[in-house]
Amino acid sequence: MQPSAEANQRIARISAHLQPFNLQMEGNSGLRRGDCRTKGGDPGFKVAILGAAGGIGQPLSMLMKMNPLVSVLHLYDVVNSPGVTADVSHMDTGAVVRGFLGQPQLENALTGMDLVIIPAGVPRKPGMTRDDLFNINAGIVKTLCELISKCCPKVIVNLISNPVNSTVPIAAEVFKKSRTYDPKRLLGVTMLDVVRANTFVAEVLGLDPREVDVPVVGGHSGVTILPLLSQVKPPLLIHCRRN
Ligand SMILES: NC(=O)c1ccc[n+]([C@@H]2O[C@H](COP(=O)([O-])OP(=O)(O)OC[C@H]3O[C@@H](n4cnc5c(N)ncnc54)[C@H](O)[C@@H]3O)[C@@H](O)[C@H]2O)c1
Ligand SMILES: O=C(O)C[C@H](O)C(=O)O
Repeated sequence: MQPSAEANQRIARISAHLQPFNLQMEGNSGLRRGDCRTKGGDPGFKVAILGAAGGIGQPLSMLMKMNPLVSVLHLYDVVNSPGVTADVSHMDTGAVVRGFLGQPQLENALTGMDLVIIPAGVPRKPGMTRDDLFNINAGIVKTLCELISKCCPKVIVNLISNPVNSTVPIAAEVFKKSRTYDPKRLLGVTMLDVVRANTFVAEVLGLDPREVDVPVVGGHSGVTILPLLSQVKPPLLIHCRRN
């Protein structure tokens, strides 16, 4: 190859990095490797994150890009997904990252996915309960799930949007209506309660939280969060003081 041609190719490659949106923002979800900067070669899970540009969505997108089990990562939001997609796509891990912005691109974001994770919606402000989010987030989750039932009816849906105790039943009703409901494929994220319980009990026991296992059952709101303190490993010996 002529030195000048080689230099031109190098410049083109660098330009592609500096202007990634043309490569990463696509209207067509059919995966064409030639269009993607990262060449995720291994078969793996295809994951879509809806609400990918938010406070939860961004670190979640990064963790999914770091996950060696994920081969394709679709990042959807109604705002800011081009920038988040560009940043996440620069990570030198295998998953192919594609960005999708706004409702018209949602169908393409969903088609062909194995797992859809949903942190889309509004978070609490000081003084609010998770139930105060219901009116807005219930509508968002309903709309997203209606399209999921059309575009990827066999997908696993993992709901983060609060109030999880209510958004999961809403999703279930949408899927029942479209005859795509499978309880094994609909989940609500309550892991935070387990993580917190492990940390708080470890503090009491003076242990490393990684050594503590507190089973938590119930929901993800107030009194519905039930840590099973009788089942803690290592056993939690509580001495009650009698007055
Ligand atoms: N289950 C849990 O353990 C848990 C933990 C933390 C937060 N949450 C919940 O997750 C949700 C998100 O929290 P956050 O801090 O990321 O909020 P955020 O406001 O930072 O981000 C929400 C994102 O959702 C996007 N969004 C809004 N409507 C959308 C739609 N129709 N389609 C796609 N995207 C849409 C917004 O543009 C934004 O980027 C809140 O409801 C919060 O309560 C749940
Ligand atoms: O509390 C919230 O509103 C967010 C999340 O559900 C949490 O438990 O931190």
